[in-house]
Amino acid sequence: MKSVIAIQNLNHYFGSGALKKQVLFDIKLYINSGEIVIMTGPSGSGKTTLLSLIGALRSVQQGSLSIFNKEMNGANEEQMVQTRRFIGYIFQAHNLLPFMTARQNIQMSIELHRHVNKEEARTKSEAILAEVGLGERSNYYPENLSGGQKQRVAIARALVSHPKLVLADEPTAALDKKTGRDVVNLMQRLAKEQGCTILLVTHDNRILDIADRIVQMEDGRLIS
Ligand SMILES: Nc1ncnc2c1ncn2[C@@H]1O[C@H](COP(=O)(O)OP(=O)(O)OP(=O)(O)O)[C@@H](O)[C@H]1O
Repeated sequence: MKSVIAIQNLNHYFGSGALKKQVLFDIKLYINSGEIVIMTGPSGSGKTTLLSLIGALRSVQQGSLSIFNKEMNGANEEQMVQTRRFIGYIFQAHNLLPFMTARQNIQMSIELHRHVNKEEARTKSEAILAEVGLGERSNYYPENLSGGQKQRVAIARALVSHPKLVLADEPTAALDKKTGRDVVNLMQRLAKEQGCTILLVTHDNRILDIADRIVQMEDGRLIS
């Protein structure tokens, strides 16, 4: 199987001079197409830092990190932006824009990405909202949706462009048990339908069973 993510000898540091601090040590990680991988580990162990490197949101300093067979060490801003087009991001806070409805939030992300006409973007947005069970809420503003509904809109937004890779950082942190479960089940279903790969960071041990594989971060090192 072909690796969507291939990481070797990856180190990462914050700060400089006397304050320079290493936060990732010799990371090695391969993730195959279609896999659902969960990353766990204590607070401050480096999970978010690694996720942001994989997401091409931060420059690789040392070692090799290749996404979709493109080496990110040495990539310029333009190459990083290109890579991001194939990635869907879901964060702990849903990050919906408050002045746009559920449908407009999704539609905007389609229009940002690709050359799709407005009508088509609108149709796609409505279709994916129906798929996440929010067909009736497409004209609601985020403030009138529950936490779980907002997170479902965020999932719809991340998946509407059929990304090859979905990166999720604590997507259930703000949700109660049942809602958190529903939200990850939904991610799993849509990802399997679309054949996309998921890397999900979580402290939530109630959702570990959706993973094909679990990796653990401790003090900046991955232990399997
Ligand atoms: N921008 C930054 N500048 C300096 N240090 C940072 C920065 N971001 C993170 N760190 C440090 O890097 C280490 C790893 O942080 P990171 O956020 O990756 O951990 P985490 O495992 O995601 O934690 P959490 O589960 O609490 O989100 C921590 O010691 C943190 O203080």
